[in-house]
Amino acid sequence: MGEFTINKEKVLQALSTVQEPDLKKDLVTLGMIRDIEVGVNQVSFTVVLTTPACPLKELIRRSCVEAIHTQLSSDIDVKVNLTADVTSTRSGASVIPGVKNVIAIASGKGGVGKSTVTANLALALHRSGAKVGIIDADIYGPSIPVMFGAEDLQPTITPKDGKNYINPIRQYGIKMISIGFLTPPDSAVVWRGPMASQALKQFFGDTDWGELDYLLIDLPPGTSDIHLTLVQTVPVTGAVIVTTPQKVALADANKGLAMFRQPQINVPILGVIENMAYFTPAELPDNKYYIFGQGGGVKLAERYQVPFLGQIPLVQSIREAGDEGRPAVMNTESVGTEAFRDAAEALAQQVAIRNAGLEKTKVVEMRV
Ligand SMILES: Nc1ncnc2c1ncn2[C@@H]1O[C@H](COP(=O)(O)OP(=O)(O)OP(=O)(O)O)[C@@H](O)[C@H]1O
Repeated sequence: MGEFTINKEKVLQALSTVQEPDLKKDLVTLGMIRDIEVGVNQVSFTVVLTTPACPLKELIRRSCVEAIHTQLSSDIDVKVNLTADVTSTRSGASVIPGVKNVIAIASGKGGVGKSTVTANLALALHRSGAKVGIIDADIYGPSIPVMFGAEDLQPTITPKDGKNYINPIRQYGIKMISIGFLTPPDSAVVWRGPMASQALKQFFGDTDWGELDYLLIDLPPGTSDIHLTLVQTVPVTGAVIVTTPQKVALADANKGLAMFRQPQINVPILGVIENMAYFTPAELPDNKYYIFGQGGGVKLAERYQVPFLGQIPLVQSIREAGDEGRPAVMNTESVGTEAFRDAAEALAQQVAIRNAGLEKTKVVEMRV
């Protein structure tokens, strides 16, 4: 085995042949390589990914090792450390500047599982190493507290710089705030328009979120004042549309999607998630029964040319987990866990692509 003088420049040159598959530029140009250390026949460096939930991590690691071996020498022992710094187009935002990405989770129709999807995506992102928060803005059915077994918890208030700040509840590593924490059960529905909008503004302006990679907003179904308040209050990174494969759900999902696309709102669509895509009995996990129809979510995504982020099966354990206050993703054995993890990775990937490619979303100005 020969000895090679490796220096940092050579390593950088070799790594500049590795493309980030989504962002279509090389790792060196993207500034993703750090901490190169060289020794005799060995090199180590860190690749800073755009999200810890990157589904391409192993591919990128392998491509780096391969590049060093083909460009320099196959005798070199390569150690690749992977870390992540979630990207944002919100830097400099005046409201919640420590939050890198605000992601709206919307559905056209009620009951399609939007809150279930929000809860599990949040936990899957957290599991990958991201800092995650949830705002439950679904005034008609604030289900996040129940899903997280947090219905008896009360947010505390901390005075800071002469102002009172709400401290989000922290449950299973996720920071969260919900209209459900502020109102007695059964009374949320009387929170009509202006009050609910005011509450949402407080969840942004008067809540101490600290640093977050992803803040997911569980919106009420359909289109509402809350949607408008959201886009008028903070720049939103993008929206996810949750639908079931049923015709009625898809028709409403169309409307929901079109709303974000309106020129005066203009929030990028990060993708479509098809929930209850097929039924799987726990004892026959390989059997799929398309009881609500098949392929609707994919067709919706195709029609609007937006990414399809994944299918979540209809399984009894997902419903039970929600009712028990421990979302399905917390159980590694659950049939749904993998589906939610894949969808979370696809979402994180789309956020990274959106942040690399599109301009900042602007707050929607109200014309009076
Ligand atoms: N993939 C799934 N498998 C099994 N049950 C599910 C699944 N997704 C959601 N559910 C169940 O369906 C019901 C409705 O889900 P959820 O409350 O998440 O819907 P939603 O769209 O947020 O409703 P809302 O109209 O109140 O906003 C819940 O009981 C939930 O546990």
